[in-house]
Amino acid sequence: MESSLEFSSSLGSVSSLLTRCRTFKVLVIGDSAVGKTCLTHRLCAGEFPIRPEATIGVDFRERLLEVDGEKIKLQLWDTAGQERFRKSMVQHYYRNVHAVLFIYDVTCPASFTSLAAWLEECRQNSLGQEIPRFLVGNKSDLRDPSRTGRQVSQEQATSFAKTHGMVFFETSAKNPPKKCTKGRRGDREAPYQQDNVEDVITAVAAKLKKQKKPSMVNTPMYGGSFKIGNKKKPDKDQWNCC
Ligand SMILES: Nc1nc2c(ncn2[C@@H]2O[C@H](COP(=O)(O)OP(=O)(O)OP(=O)(O)O)[C@@H](O)[C@H]2O)c(=O)[nH]1
Repeated sequence: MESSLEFSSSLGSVSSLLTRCRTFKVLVIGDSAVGKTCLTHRLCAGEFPIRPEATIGVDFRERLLEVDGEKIKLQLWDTAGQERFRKSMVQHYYRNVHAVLFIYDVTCPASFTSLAAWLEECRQNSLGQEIPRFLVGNKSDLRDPSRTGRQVSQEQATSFAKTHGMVFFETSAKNPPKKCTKGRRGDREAPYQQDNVEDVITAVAAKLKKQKKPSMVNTPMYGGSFKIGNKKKPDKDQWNCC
């Protein structure tokens, strides 16, 4: 009798734990090679992948966080940047999305210019303005103060983020940046805003925690990734960290 009581009370605490953990779908989009896979890998596994390969369709990874005592599970959808690897998947990407990370490469102005097209894709897939959006400039470790014209300035990115109601971060999936790195703006030294990848995920979780509705994501039932095409990716494991 005692043991069955114990059993039911432990079942109760397990179920309350489960009900308290909300899952949110976070879409990660941006041009090919901006570092979406590396960033999501870093965010979920805590490390930079050795040999990432082009994403085909979508990979998803999960990260469990605790925000003010509540467990929040973020399901990061690392989407393919190349059109040929994404076209038949786009409508799946946008279904039940709770937040979007727009990624560009700070050393590749074309990837920043492309953000307009990524925004347009969101619009075409009826992504509401109420869905939190985050702008992430990746590869900040490659910033070279002597090549300012060929890099995306933080002023440009901040202004873009403001115009489109996004929260802006600049970071590196590879080398965690120092909080304030000296850069050169005109003749004077100015600090770059450099964020840790952890700052990004913490901000996303904090924002989503404030959402009132309980959130559930339909996890694909056939493993950790959707695949289209035949390309093999032997070095890139499909896994969930939590
Ligand atoms: N130096 C540096 N290199 C990075 C960083 N992030 C990614 N890379 C490199 O950039 C290349 C592309 O990275 P991926 O993560 O595969 O890019 P992706 O955006 O997922 O590309 P698609 O799957 O084609 O959409 C790889 O060679 C990475 O090693 C970073 O923060 N710093």
